[in-house]
Amino acid sequence: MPVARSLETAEEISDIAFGFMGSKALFSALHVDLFSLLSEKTLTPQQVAEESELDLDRATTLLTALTSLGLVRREGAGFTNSPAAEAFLVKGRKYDFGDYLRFQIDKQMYPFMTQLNDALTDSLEDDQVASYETWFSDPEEARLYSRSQHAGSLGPGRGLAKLVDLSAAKQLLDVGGGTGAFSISLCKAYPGLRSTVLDFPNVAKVGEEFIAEEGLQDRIRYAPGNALKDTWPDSADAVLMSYLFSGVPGTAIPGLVRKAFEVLTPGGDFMVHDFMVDENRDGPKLAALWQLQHTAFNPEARSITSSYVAGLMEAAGFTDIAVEVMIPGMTMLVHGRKPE
Ligand SMILES: Nc1ncnc2c1ncn2[C@@H]1O[C@H](CSCC[C@H]([NH3+])C(=O)O)[C@@H](O)[C@H]1O
Repeated sequence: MPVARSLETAEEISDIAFGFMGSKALFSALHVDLFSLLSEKTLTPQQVAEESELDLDRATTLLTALTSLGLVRREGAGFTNSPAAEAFLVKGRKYDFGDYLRFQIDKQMYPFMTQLNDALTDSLEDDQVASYETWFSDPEEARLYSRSQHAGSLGPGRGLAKLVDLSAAKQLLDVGGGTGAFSISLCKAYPGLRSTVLDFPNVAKVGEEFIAEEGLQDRIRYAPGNALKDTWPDSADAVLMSYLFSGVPGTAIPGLVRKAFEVLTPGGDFMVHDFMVDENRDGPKLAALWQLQHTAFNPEARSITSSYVAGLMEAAGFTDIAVEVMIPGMTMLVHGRKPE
């Protein structure tokens, strides 16, 4: 097991303390679409200023900051993209995730971190967001978040389809299923599968559009509601909870596992996908930080490990429990079966 690095110097602390300035430099560059502008060419600060309509001093300061971070490279008197910026931050590139960073991370996650101190000390004001339910009671917030999440979950959904065998399943229940990205990927991989997605009404509205775009409205439907309060569909032969455990109070997690067991038909699969840290709590860094991020807007969240989830599944009666890496360094899958 790798042990997390223990820092020695003030500079290493400064790197962490001022890290937010680097995040914001990246988001601001995306905001003016700088990486698309620099794609496959080298531009001087004057040319960048003209094309992005930024003032010359501000364009120069931003380009300098991005160069110091390695996102942009200086070439003579001009600047061009680093290989990573060219591959992942230019509009229209196959693996471009600029919009996810620009919308979900810059517009929603970054501001949420300003309430982390209050969330940690349990002193959030009544008008601050302290659950997905209050956050998504605003349709615009639900839409902004859910659209970005959709793009980020289609790939992992395809990965999940290969890690589990749902060929015998006819009905999936996707609890906290968001826009149905996982349901879409699983239904495409398993032609005999249908899915019911349980999520808040404002999320369901966004998801219905994506599902219609895929022509899957006959196989994927919504049961809009709160999974912790409202009734669930009676039975399913597969249950998925992807990123649900990080979004509910920690005390609700054991009940969700028991409820999955109750609604599953014998032989049915239960899949939990989420940010999970190592048992020794050394990391991984991004899993640990994403759990902290969730605490900012869901102060009762619990920092979970795969053994914790596996233990709950075993206690509920699941067998054949297995743990797999989904997004390396970030998320894990724990899955098991209800005995025949
Ligand atoms: N109590 C709840 N009831 C229903 N949905 C919830 C609840 N709490 C959080 N969620 C949803 O959980 C989702 C987390 S984002 C993950 C969406 C999807 N499972 C995916 O992996 O792409 C959001 O869509 C929330 O609205």
